[in-house]
Amino acid sequence: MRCFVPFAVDSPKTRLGSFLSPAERQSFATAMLLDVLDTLVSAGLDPTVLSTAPITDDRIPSRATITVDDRELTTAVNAQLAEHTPTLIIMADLPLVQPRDIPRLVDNEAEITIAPGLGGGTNALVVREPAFRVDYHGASYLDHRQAAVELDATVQTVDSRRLATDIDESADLAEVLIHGTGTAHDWLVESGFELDTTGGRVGVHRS
Ligand SMILES: Nc1nc2c(ncn2[C@@H]2O[C@H](COP(=O)(O)OP(=O)(O)OP(=O)(O)O)[C@@H](O)[C@H]2O)c(=O)[nH]1
Ligand SMILES: C[C@H](OP(=O)(O)O)C(=O)O
Repeated sequence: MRCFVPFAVDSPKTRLGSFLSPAERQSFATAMLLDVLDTLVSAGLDPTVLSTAPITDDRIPSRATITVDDRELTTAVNAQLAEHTPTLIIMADLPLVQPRDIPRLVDNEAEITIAPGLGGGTNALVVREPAFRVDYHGASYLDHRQAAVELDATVQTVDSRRLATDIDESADLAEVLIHGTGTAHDWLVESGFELDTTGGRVGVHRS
Protein backbone atom coordinates (compact mmCIF):
# COMPACT_ATOMS: atom_id res chain seq x y z
CA MET A 1 0.00 0.00 0.00
CA ARG A 2 1.21 3.51 -0.77
CA CYS A 3 2.26 5.19 2.46
CA PHE A 4 2.92 8.89 3.06
CA VAL A 5 4.33 10.55 6.15
CA PRO A 6 3.73 14.33 6.07
CA PHE A 7 6.65 16.24 7.55
CA ALA A 8 7.09 19.96 8.19
CA VAL A 9 10.80 20.77 7.96
CA ASP A 10 10.81 24.45 8.89
CA SER A 11 9.67 25.53 12.33
CA PRO A 12 8.04 22.26 13.39
CA LYS A 13 6.41 21.62 16.74
CA THR A 14 5.82 25.25 17.63
CA ARG A 15 3.67 24.19 20.60
CA LEU A 16 6.88 22.86 22.20
CA GLY A 17 8.49 26.27 21.76
CA SER A 18 8.69 27.06 25.48
CA PHE A 19 10.64 23.83 26.12
CA LEU A 20 12.79 23.50 23.01
CA SER A 21 14.81 25.93 20.91
CA PRO A 22 14.05 26.08 17.16
CA ALA A 23 17.05 23.84 16.41
CA GLU A 24 15.97 21.39 19.10
CA ARG A 25 12.45 21.28 17.74
CA GLN A 26 13.83 20.33 14.33
CA SER A 27 16.07 17.69 15.88
CA PHE A 28 13.28 16.21 18.01
CA ALA A 29 10.81 16.23 15.08
CA THR A 30 13.40 14.32 13.04
CA ALA A 31 13.88 11.83 15.89
CA MET A 32 10.11 11.17 15.95
CA LEU A 33 10.08 10.83 12.15
CA LEU A 34 12.85 8.22 12.39
CA ASP A 35 10.78 6.21 14.89
CA VAL A 36 7.73 6.31 12.61
CA LEU A 37 9.76 5.31 9.55
CA ASP A 38 11.43 2.43 11.41
CA THR A 39 7.99 1.20 12.47
CA LEU A 40 6.60 1.39 8.93
CA VAL A 41 9.60 -0.37 7.40
CA SER A 42 9.42 -3.09 10.08
CA ALA A 43 5.75 -3.53 9.22
CA GLY A 44 6.67 -4.17 5.59
CA LEU A 45 5.73 -0.81 4.12
CA ASP A 46 7.79 1.38 1.83
CA PRO A 47 7.14 4.90 3.19
CA THR A 48 7.43 8.21 1.38
CA VAL A 49 8.07 11.33 3.45
CA LEU A 50 5.84 14.09 2.10
CA SER A 51 8.09 16.93 3.11
CA THR A 52 7.72 20.69 2.92
CA ALA A 53 11.40 21.02 1.94
CA PRO A 54 14.44 18.82 1.20
CA ILE A 55 15.63 16.84 4.24
CA THR A 56 19.32 17.07 4.99
CA ASP A 57 19.48 14.40 7.73
CA ASP A 58 21.24 11.44 6.13
CA ARG A 59 19.39 8.87 8.26
CA ILE A 60 16.14 9.43 6.35
CA PRO A 61 16.97 8.32 2.76
CA SER A 62 17.87 4.78 3.86
CA ARG A 63 14.41 4.43 5.36
CA ALA A 64 12.14 6.30 2.94
CA THR A 65 11.67 8.05 -0.36
CA ILE A 66 11.38 11.83 0.04
CA THR A 67 8.84 13.81 -1.98
CA VAL A 68 8.98 17.59 -1.59
CA ASP A 69 5.72 19.53 -1.78
CA ASP A 70 5.77 22.97 -0.15
CA ARG A 71 2.02 23.44 -0.22
CA GLU A 72 0.17 23.28 3.07
CA LEU A 73 -0.69 19.92 4.58
CA THR A 74 -4.23 19.39 3.28
CA THR A 75 -3.37 20.44 -0.28
CA ALA A 76 -0.24 18.29 -0.41
CA VAL A 77 -2.04 15.19 0.89
CA ASN A 78 -5.01 15.66 -1.42
CA ALA A 79 -2.67 15.89 -4.41
CA GLN A 80 -1.42 12.40 -3.51
CA LEU A 81 -4.92 11.03 -2.93
CA ALA A 82 -5.96 12.32 -6.35
CA GLU A 83 -3.29 10.15 -7.94
CA HIS A 84 -3.87 6.80 -6.35
CA THR A 85 -5.68 4.84 -3.65
CA PRO A 86 -5.47 2.88 -1.40
CA THR A 87 -3.13 5.14 0.49
CA LEU A 88 -2.04 5.33 4.13
CA ILE A 89 -1.33 8.79 5.54
CA ILE A 90 0.38 8.60 8.93
CA MET A 91 1.80 11.54 10.85
CA ALA A 92 5.45 11.95 11.78
CA ASP A 93 4.79 12.83 15.42
CA LEU A 94 3.71 9.37 16.59
CA PRO A 95 6.88 7.92 18.16
CA LEU A 96 5.00 5.36 20.26
CA VAL A 97 3.54 3.51 17.29
CA GLN A 98 4.83 -0.03 16.91
CA PRO A 99 4.87 -2.39 13.91
CA ARG A 100 2.03 -4.45 15.36
CA ASP A 101 -0.24 -1.37 15.19
CA ILE A 102 0.05 -1.05 11.40
CA PRO A 103 -2.03 -4.08 10.31
CA ARG A 104 -5.00 -2.62 12.21
CA LEU A 105 -4.84 0.22 9.68
CA VAL A 106 -3.83 -1.39 6.42
CA ASP A 107 -5.61 -4.76 6.74
CA ASN A 108 -8.92 -3.05 7.42
CA GLU A 109 -11.32 -3.30 4.51
CA ALA A 110 -13.35 -0.19 5.27
CA GLU A 111 -13.20 2.47 2.57
CA ILE A 112 -12.01 4.97 5.16
CA THR A 113 -10.04 3.86 8.23
CA ILE A 114 -9.19 6.54 10.79
CA ALA A 115 -6.97 6.46 13.87
CA PRO A 116 -7.95 9.63 15.75
CA GLY A 117 -5.57 11.59 17.91
CA LEU A 118 -6.33 12.71 21.45
CA GLY A 119 -8.17 15.98 20.93
CA GLY A 120 -9.83 14.97 17.70
CA GLY A 121 -7.13 15.13 15.04
CA THR A 122 -6.45 12.46 12.43
CA ASN A 123 -3.21 10.70 13.24
CA ALA A 124 -3.47 7.97 10.62
CA LEU A 125 -5.85 7.45 7.75
CA VAL A 126 -6.27 4.75 5.13
CA VAL A 127 -8.20 5.89 2.08
CA ARG A 128 -9.62 3.27 -0.29
CA GLU A 129 -12.37 5.53 -1.69
CA PRO A 130 -10.87 7.49 -4.66
CA ALA A 131 -13.18 10.51 -4.24
CA PHE A 132 -12.26 11.10 -0.57
CA ARG A 133 -10.26 14.23 0.27
CA VAL A 134 -8.76 15.29 3.62
CA ASP A 135 -9.31 18.50 5.56
CA TYR A 136 -6.80 18.62 8.41
CA HIS A 137 -6.71 20.75 11.56
CA GLY A 138 -9.40 21.32 14.16
CA ALA A 139 -11.44 18.23 15.01
CA SER A 140 -10.48 16.64 11.70
CA TYR A 141 -11.50 13.18 12.91
CA LEU A 142 -15.12 14.35 12.94
CA ASP A 143 -14.73 16.19 9.65
CA HIS A 144 -13.26 13.11 7.99
CA ARG A 145 -16.05 10.90 9.32
CA GLN A 146 -18.60 13.34 7.94
CA ALA A 147 -16.83 13.49 4.56
CA ALA A 148 -16.95 9.70 4.39
CA VAL A 149 -20.67 9.66 5.23
CA GLU A 150 -21.31 12.17 2.44
CA LEU A 151 -19.56 9.83 0.00
CA ASP A 152 -21.54 6.88 1.35
CA ALA A 153 -18.21 5.27 2.22
CA THR A 154 -17.74 2.71 4.97
CA VAL A 155 -15.76 4.01 7.96
CA GLN A 156 -13.76 2.22 10.63
CA THR A 157 -12.20 3.89 13.66
CA VAL A 158 -9.02 2.37 15.08
CA ASP A 159 -8.98 2.90 18.84
CA SER A 160 -5.32 2.70 19.83
CA ARG A 161 -3.49 4.55 22.56
CA ARG A 162 -0.20 4.41 20.68
CA LEU A 163 -1.71 5.71 17.43
CA ALA A 164 -3.66 8.36 19.36
CA THR A 165 -0.62 9.81 21.12
CA ASP A 166 0.65 12.58 18.86
CA ILE A 167 3.35 14.62 20.52
CA ASP A 168 2.23 18.23 20.40
CA GLU A 169 2.57 19.71 23.89
CA SER A 170 4.87 19.41 26.88
CA ALA A 171 2.56 16.97 28.68
CA ASP A 172 2.91 14.62 25.72
CA LEU A 173 6.67 14.42 26.29
CA ALA A 174 5.97 12.44 29.46
CA GLU A 175 4.27 9.79 27.32
CA VAL A 176 7.47 9.43 25.28
CA LEU A 177 9.61 9.11 28.42
CA ILE A 178 7.22 6.55 29.91
CA HIS A 179 6.37 4.41 26.87
CA GLY A 180 8.92 5.26 24.18
CA THR A 181 11.70 2.87 23.22
CA GLY A 182 13.30 4.51 20.19
CA THR A 183 15.12 7.54 18.88
CA ALA A 184 12.69 10.17 20.24
CA HIS A 185 12.84 8.65 23.74
CA ASP A 186 16.63 8.60 23.65
CA TRP A 187 16.74 12.17 22.30
CA LEU A 188 14.71 13.41 25.28
CA VAL A 189 16.85 11.54 27.80
CA GLU A 190 20.09 12.78 26.21
CA SER A 191 18.67 16.32 26.23
CA GLY A 192 18.14 16.16 29.98
CA PHE A 193 14.38 15.56 30.17
CA GLU A 194 13.10 13.64 33.17
CA LEU A 195 9.70 12.77 34.51
CA ASP A 196 8.29 15.25 37.01
CA THR A 197 6.19 13.30 39.47
CA THR A 198 5.83 16.07 42.06
CA GLY A 199 2.47 17.44 40.94
CA GLY A 200 -0.87 15.79 40.10
CA ARG A 201 -0.45 14.49 36.58
CA VAL A 202 3.07 13.36 35.67
CA GLY A 203 4.91 15.91 33.54
CA VAL A 204 8.49 16.57 32.50
CA HIS A 205 11.28 18.84 33.61
CA ARG A 206 14.72 19.42 32.25
CA SER A 207 17.81 18.89 34.37
N1 LIG B 1 3.83 18.07 4.24
C1 LIG B 1 3.41 18.83 5.29
N2 LIG B 1 3.40 18.28 6.52
C2 LIG B 1 2.99 19.04 7.56
C3 LIG B 1 2.60 20.39 7.41
N3 LIG B 1 2.24 20.88 8.64
C4 LIG B 1 2.42 19.87 9.51
N4 LIG B 1 2.89 18.76 8.88
C5 LIG B 1 3.12 17.45 9.46
O1 LIG B 1 1.85 16.96 9.86
C6 LIG B 1 1.91 16.26 11.10
C7 LIG B 1 1.01 16.92 12.15
O2 LIG B 1 1.52 18.21 12.35
P1 LIG B 1 0.94 19.19 13.46
O3 LIG B 1 1.09 18.60 14.82
O4 LIG B 1 -0.40 19.67 13.08
O5 LIG B 1 1.93 20.44 13.25
P2 LIG B 1 3.44 20.62 13.67
O6 LIG B 1 4.03 21.59 12.72
O7 LIG B 1 4.15 19.31 13.76
O8 LIG B 1 3.36 21.23 15.14
P3 LIG B 1 2.77 22.66 15.64
O9 LIG B 1 3.63 23.73 15.02
O10 LIG B 1 2.94 22.59 17.14
O11 LIG B 1 1.33 22.71 15.20
C8 LIG B 1 3.39 16.22 11.46
O12 LIG B 1 3.88 15.01 10.91
C9 LIG B 1 3.97 17.43 10.73
O13 LIG B 1 5.35 17.26 10.43
C10 LIG B 1 2.61 20.94 6.08
O14 LIG B 1 2.25 22.09 5.84
N5 LIG B 1 3.02 20.11 5.08
C1 LIG C 1 -2.85 17.71 11.28
C2 LIG C 1 -3.76 17.94 12.44
O1 LIG C 1 -3.00 17.68 13.57
P1 LIG C 1 -3.21 18.42 14.99
O2 LIG C 1 -3.17 19.89 14.66
O3 LIG C 1 -4.50 17.93 15.49
O4 LIG C 1 -2.02 17.95 15.78
C3 LIG C 1 -4.97 16.99 12.34
O5 LIG C 1 -4.83 15.83 12.79
O6 LIG C 1 -5.98 17.38 11.77
